[in-house]
Amino acid sequence: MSYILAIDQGTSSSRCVLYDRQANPVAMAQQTFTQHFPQPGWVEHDAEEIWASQSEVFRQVLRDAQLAPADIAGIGITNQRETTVIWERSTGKPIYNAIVWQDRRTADDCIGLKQAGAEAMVKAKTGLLLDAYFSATKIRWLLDHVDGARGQAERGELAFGTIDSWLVWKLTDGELHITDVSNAARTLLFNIDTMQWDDELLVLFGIPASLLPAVKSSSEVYGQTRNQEIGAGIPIAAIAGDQQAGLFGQLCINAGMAKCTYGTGSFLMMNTGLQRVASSHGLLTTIAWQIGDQIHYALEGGVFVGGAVIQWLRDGLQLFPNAADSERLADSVDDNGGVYFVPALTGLGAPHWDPHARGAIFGITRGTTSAHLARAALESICFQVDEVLQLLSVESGSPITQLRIDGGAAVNNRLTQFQADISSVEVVRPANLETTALGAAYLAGIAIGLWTVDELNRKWRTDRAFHPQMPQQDVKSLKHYWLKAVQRAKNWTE
Ligand SMILES: Nc1ncnc2c1ncn2[C@@H]1O[C@H](COP(=O)(O)OP(=O)(O)O)[C@@H](O)[C@H]1O
Ligand SMILES: O=P(O)(O)OC[C@H](O)CO
Repeated sequence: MSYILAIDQGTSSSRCVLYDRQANPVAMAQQTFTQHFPQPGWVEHDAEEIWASQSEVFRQVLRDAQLAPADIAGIGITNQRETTVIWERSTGKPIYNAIVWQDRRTADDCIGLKQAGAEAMVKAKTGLLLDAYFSATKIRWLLDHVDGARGQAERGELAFGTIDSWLVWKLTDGELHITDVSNAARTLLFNIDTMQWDDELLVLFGIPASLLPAVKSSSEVYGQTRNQEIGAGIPIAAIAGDQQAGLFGQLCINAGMAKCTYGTGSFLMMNTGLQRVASSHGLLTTIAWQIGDQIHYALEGGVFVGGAVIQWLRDGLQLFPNAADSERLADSVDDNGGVYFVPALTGLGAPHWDPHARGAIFGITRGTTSAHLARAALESICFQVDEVLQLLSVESGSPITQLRIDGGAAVNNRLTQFQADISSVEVVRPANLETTALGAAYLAGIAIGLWTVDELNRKWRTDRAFHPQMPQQDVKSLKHYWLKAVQRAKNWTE
């Protein structure tokens, strides 16, 4: 019997999910790792710790399922995107911590480039905006701030990768330095028209081409594992950024279909088919996946702090021990009591793109309790998603009527119902909530001929659908206060 193993390296945890020949999950292991916040607005991960946790969960699923590496027909990799690692080619050692997608340290570099008039060119070539979110300015920061790094890079001694590239490097003991189009498209260095790294962008960001990985499709056998910890000879058969893998795992395979993943951040993505749709409202045009020669595109809006606001209530304020307690606490009051929480803890992403916004809580009175705070935090996730959802409908020209959801916070029924209410859409939670890993597994299974897209499409099952119930008058009032709160949280740091 052959199995597919999905590696899902997220911002909050490393996961592995094992699937049988029918794409049913049979074993899963997950491990969190350390989040480093060395300065306000900075977020780092230790790339070696990421590998160690990923390697551990890999071995754990095999142990749990009592399988050997030879039982795995293919590995699909999916990963937190944009997060930037640079390592030495000779030793495989990272030169610095990974700079995480949420990190804002290069916000002023981006403002400088915008003021120099670079944004239109960057947007036309990459579909993205000039923002610290993406990899390019993080790479430049590392080359400029780590002793000797620029010289090493110019001598071809260093390798850059998003987390997928780092994992493939480790899995193959340094044999393969590759990425896929969906990850490359998040660096600000990849031209989504020519489908190549772009010389003009490399010059703009001051990045030597020798750092870059080879760019591959999202579904093909790139090579085999060589790592002794996890076993040699397993085909590596898919790579996709986690949001794109989620879109595929939700089987949003036709133009107009949309999903939202409620993880650390919240990411809305709409498949726009074989067409690239340019945004004029702060959304991103990006590559969904490439299978064979066919490239699917997507429109995306990413909210930087989603489930992370619940993490902050749990760990920062210690309001409750588990994220799931947020639902019980929020349900213990009838409404938000007039409290609005703008969780701009790392600035604001789509559609505001304000690196200087900071978290703010409005409407606090003497009657406000921790329950109102929990409720306002959950609602804030939905308000942010709603802003993006409304724009996606406008920009794609087709109103979103159904939103497929997944991610760690999608189990929260208070959140899902509130989303349906304020966005006036049907919110559908699939039976299999691990859609990111599933998408990577699907892409790997396709690469090795286990199944076809049509066969997979028939597998999609609903767990629960949430329908709008709230009177429009209430929706209008809630959104009015939310917008007012957002305006006040913007442009805070100087
Ligand atoms: N029941 C819940 N209600 C609200 N948020 C939750 C719940 N369970 C988990 N979360 C949040 O979901 C996030 C984890 O989701 P996950 O999809 O695992 O994230 P990632 O892929 O970013 O690592 C955390 O930020 C956590 O606070
Ligand atoms: O790890 P997640 O699920 O929060 O996803 C992170 C995104 O890929 C960042 O762009």
